[in-house]
Amino acid sequence: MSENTNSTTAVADVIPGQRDADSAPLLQVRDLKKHFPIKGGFPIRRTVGAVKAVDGVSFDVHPGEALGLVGESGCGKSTTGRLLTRLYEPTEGTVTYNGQDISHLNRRQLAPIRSEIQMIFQDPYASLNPRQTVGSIISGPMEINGINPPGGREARVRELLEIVGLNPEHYNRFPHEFSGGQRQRIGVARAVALEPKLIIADEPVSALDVSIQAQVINLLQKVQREMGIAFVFIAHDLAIVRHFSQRIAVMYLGKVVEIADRESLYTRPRHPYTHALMSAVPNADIDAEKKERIRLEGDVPSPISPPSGCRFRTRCWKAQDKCATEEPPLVQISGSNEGHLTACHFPEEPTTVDRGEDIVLDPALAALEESGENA
Ligand SMILES: Nc1ncnc2c1ncn2[C@@H]1O[C@H](COP(=O)(O)OP(=O)(O)OP(=O)(O)O)[C@@H](O)[C@H]1O
Repeated sequence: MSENTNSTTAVADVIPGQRDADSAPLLQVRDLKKHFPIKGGFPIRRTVGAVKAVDGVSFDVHPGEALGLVGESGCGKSTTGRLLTRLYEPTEGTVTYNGQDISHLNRRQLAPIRSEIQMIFQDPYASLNPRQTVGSIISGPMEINGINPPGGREARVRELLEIVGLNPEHYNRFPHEFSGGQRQRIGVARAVALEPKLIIADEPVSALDVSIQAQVINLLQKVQREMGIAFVFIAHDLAIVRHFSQRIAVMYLGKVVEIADRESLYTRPRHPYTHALMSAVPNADIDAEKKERIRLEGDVPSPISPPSGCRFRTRCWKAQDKCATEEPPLVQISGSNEGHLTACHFPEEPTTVDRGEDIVLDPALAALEESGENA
């Protein structure tokens, strides 16, 4: 059986068991790939290679759930996010939204779905048109989709401003008159204006001060719960993802190497890479001497020619010959909970590390957790 078949079967087999029988996935991603062509040659430019930014990714997102997508810079998180919103067309694989394959729909065919899948970007300033007032930015999606809410668009925008914690009187102000955190709130108001079913949030807080990060995460959680919106929350920081996500997928060099519910991933990580990511999160209140810190040697290899077999093997302390020749499928391995899938030939024991409670956050985020906001 090929690796792809394995991973697809594994995800499809495991996830329904975790959910109510009537909770069909909102989004199904199967063996998704995005290869960016590299052009070279003179005088005729031709394709001489490809950046394999996303290279066979499978997961489900259920209605109302928050799935975190983590991994180091360059592992393909943003590209995956853009494939899900169809800002990019996949090279291979499928994205199925509400039972409909949207992987290759054209603009016109995508129009009815566009309002249901929204995106929040990292840089709240770059993603807002500086020449438009907040009112027209937030009402933009309603205009484009010809939606006239009861009471009119302006009333709805004022209501949305209030929901995201901004003063409705600021309707006529411009983005530069707001702080970074406030601008991200405007981005959230715009994203929820059409009551979407799914939001892809690409590093939504990493450009903000940490104290502001907690407030914006709080707001996103409120939106997720009160409006029942499913999220794919993209971040490089495991500590932040932990606050927001019920399930987490860890990416490395274009692949998902581990996926599990939050509790299982943080207390019983099985993939060596997940261990390394967790050990990189600072432990403020613990005797540092006692803590083994895993230092990853070397850089992430190039996605143009990724290592054979397991892509993490070149930096993995457990790698053996098999890792170079056989790509490990993403499956439930012995000792893992149902729904906890790992792509590794020589996984860590489920009991060796328990970093779930050790990860110490910035005080603002920790306060958020103590207040039970992430429960
Ligand atoms: N339009 C593009 N053309 C060519 N290569 C690209 C393009 N977009 C992304 N890449 C490459 O694809 C790989 C994955 O990039 P991507 O931005 O998805 O990663 P990421 O995990 O989101 O990282 P970061 O957190 O730094 O944004 C990187 O090597 C990147 O250089």
